[in-house]
Amino acid sequence: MTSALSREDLERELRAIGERQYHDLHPFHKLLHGGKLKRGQVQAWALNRFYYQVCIPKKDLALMARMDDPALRRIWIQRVLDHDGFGESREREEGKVGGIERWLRLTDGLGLDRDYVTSLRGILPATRYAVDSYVNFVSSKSTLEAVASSLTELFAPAIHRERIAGFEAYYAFANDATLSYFRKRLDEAPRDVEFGLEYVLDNARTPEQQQQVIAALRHKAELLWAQLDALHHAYVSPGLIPPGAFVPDDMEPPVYRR
Ligand SMILES: O=C(O)c1cc(C(=O)O)c2c(n1)C(=O)C(=O)c1cc(C(=O)O)[nH]c1-2
Repeated sequence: MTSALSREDLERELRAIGERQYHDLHPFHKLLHGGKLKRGQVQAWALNRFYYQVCIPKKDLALMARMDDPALRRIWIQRVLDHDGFGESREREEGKVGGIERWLRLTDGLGLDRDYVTSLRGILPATRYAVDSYVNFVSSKSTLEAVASSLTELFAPAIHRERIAGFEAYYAFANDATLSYFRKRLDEAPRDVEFGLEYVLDNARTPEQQQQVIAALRHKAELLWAQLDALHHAYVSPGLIPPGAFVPDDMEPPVYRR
């Protein structure tokens, strides 16, 4: 029987997943952050990613519904508020504006219609599958595996910094409103992930639990990667937009024939 990893070795294994397979390495992100995408391609990314944004609080609530400890729920609920905000009447204070509204400021700045974005009609089939698989994973696995799956956020501040710098350098749509989502996450994510990492290291004690948390983080990294594969296929190369998905003004919709 294999013996359990030390705390340090488990943390090293988890961080190695980010080094090896986090979606900052994906060619689509390289193009996005390097200023190589046309407006319509950036619109497609933001529109698809909106589905991830709206599902994050849903997966956190699914996880909270199964948490037995009120103290844990009190900590976790902050993540839901970060994304949902405090409602229009209390959002005069800029700090109370949630991530979903901030993301819509990005899609506004990119010239997308809010009703179209929030209808989710234009997203890719693979976006829906990948994001739904995250919500299903968190809903059906143990609390420990669900918390572990959020640990891709260990690697998110670096990609948010890269994105802010790339957008500022290369794209005319970059301004305080369109960048506000990413700037806010730079404060929120480190706090979340510090707690999540401690929780996982404290609770993944047996070799079996440790393998489960490693597998959970890999699964999460894969579903992030799969979303970008689908975007790349549809909007970069070969540029085959699936039927019904968003067609930017600067791209031709492909014709599918029987
Ligand atoms: O832009 C990104 O690359 C990125 C990645 C991730 C991630 O790694 O899951 C998150 C976010 N952003 C993010 O903004 C966010 O709020 C977030 C929450 C979670 C989560 O799993 O609970 N991941 C992420």
